Amino acid sequence: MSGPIFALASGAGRAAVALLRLSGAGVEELVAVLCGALPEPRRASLRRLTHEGVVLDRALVLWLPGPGSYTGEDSAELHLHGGPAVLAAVTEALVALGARPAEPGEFTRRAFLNGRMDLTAAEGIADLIAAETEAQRRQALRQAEGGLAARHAEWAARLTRLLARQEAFIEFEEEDLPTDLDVQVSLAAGVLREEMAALLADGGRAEKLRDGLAIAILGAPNAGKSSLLNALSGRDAAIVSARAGTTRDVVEVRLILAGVPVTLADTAGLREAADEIEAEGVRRALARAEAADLRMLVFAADAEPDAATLSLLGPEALVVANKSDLGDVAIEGAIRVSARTGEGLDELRARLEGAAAARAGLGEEAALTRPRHRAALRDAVEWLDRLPLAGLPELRAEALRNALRALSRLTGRVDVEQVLDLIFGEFCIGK
Ligand SMILES: Nc1nc2c(ncn2[C@@H]2O[C@H](COP(=O)(O)OP(=O)(O)OP(=O)(O)O)[C@@H](O)[C@H]2O)c(=O)[nH]1
Ligand SMILES: [K+]
Ligand SMILES: [Mg+2]
Repeated sequence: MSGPIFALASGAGRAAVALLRLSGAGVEELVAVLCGALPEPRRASLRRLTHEGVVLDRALVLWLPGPGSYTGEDSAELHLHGGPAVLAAVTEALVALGARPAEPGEFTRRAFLNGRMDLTAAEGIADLIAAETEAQRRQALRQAEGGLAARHAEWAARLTRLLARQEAFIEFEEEDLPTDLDVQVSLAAGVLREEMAALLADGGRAEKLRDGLAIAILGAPNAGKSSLLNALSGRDAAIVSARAGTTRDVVEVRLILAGVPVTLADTAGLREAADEIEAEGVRRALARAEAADLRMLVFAADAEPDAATLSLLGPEALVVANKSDLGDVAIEGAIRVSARTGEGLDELRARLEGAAAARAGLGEEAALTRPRHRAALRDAVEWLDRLPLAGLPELRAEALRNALRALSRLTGRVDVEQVLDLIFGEFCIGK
């Protein structure tokens, strides 16, 4: 157990109640000193907190002995009156008694180090605190409750068994082992590899739900891009004018579409720029087009479609014919709208929601929510890919061991050592 730390767990500023959390070796004495005596464990007790004869506050105190606490250490909660002076007096006393302010995430770090949760669950808790939408909340909660860790544990167990069998082949080559063991191991590893690859091939849905989806509005000058941004976001975010080339900087608004956080970016009209500032605007617009998860291509229904915007057509594009009140030039697959009259805007919104839901969001199963999950799993798949090539049993075992190590990076638990137990335990070789 490490030394005592404390942190304000509730929000900063004046409030009815301020929640101070404490954790670490020495919390027991600390609470006993402040309260005069140690309260009963795990029961809310109203106590006068005093230090060196000075009454600090009347507080609700929870004494939470380890290892059954959040961090696994001796812990306590002080529910104080939420004024800044109360907080200052109590923290001063805590420091005088040997505690120090916690670093960001330190409670959860200790929980991980004490085996109370794996890395993915810790990340899930961080995501839960950051969650802005219902879908984000549910995804984070699933991960915090060990959804991804369970998937990992099941794979790791199977991989460990394969490794044990392969190792046994090395140790007991002369013995009476099935001769087709290599084939069996390769087949089972192949199945495992496909399951991992399937999770990798989900298009990054979970990551996008966590980070948000980027939608870029693109089109010729005066097509009505800024007008549509304002209509969709319900506020006057971008300047609209009859002059072509009004927008130069990228104007972003945050929206929530089908539970997915979205950054909608209005960009400069695409054309041969009249000056260097506009040229920079066009360059930025094209960069956004490149990086976007979805391109909303805006044409004006009273003009022929322009080549620059047409060149951005593709599977990631949603085509819009704006100014439907002024003309009806046919544009294949376009949604007809008018930022002026409001015609078609509901349909446009619905199509954007459909597109957001298709690209990001909550799947049926626990998913990879961070690049590091993807990297670990990709590594594991690559090691399994090398298995059939590695002819020597030692090399095959090494490939399996490395796949297991890569997988273990997901949860931060390396259990290669279990293999030895398995070789001499579960795997029966009659010795
Ligand atoms: N009649 C009509 N006018 C529109 C419509 N949408 C936009 N406009 C007008 O078209 C002009 C250009 O609109 P903007 O929204 O500034 O167009 P933009 O594509 O952002 O233009 P740039 O930023 O210059 O590339 C403005 O005068 C708008 O009022 C529409 O649906 N119908
Ligand atoms: K304009
Ligand atoms: Mg504009």
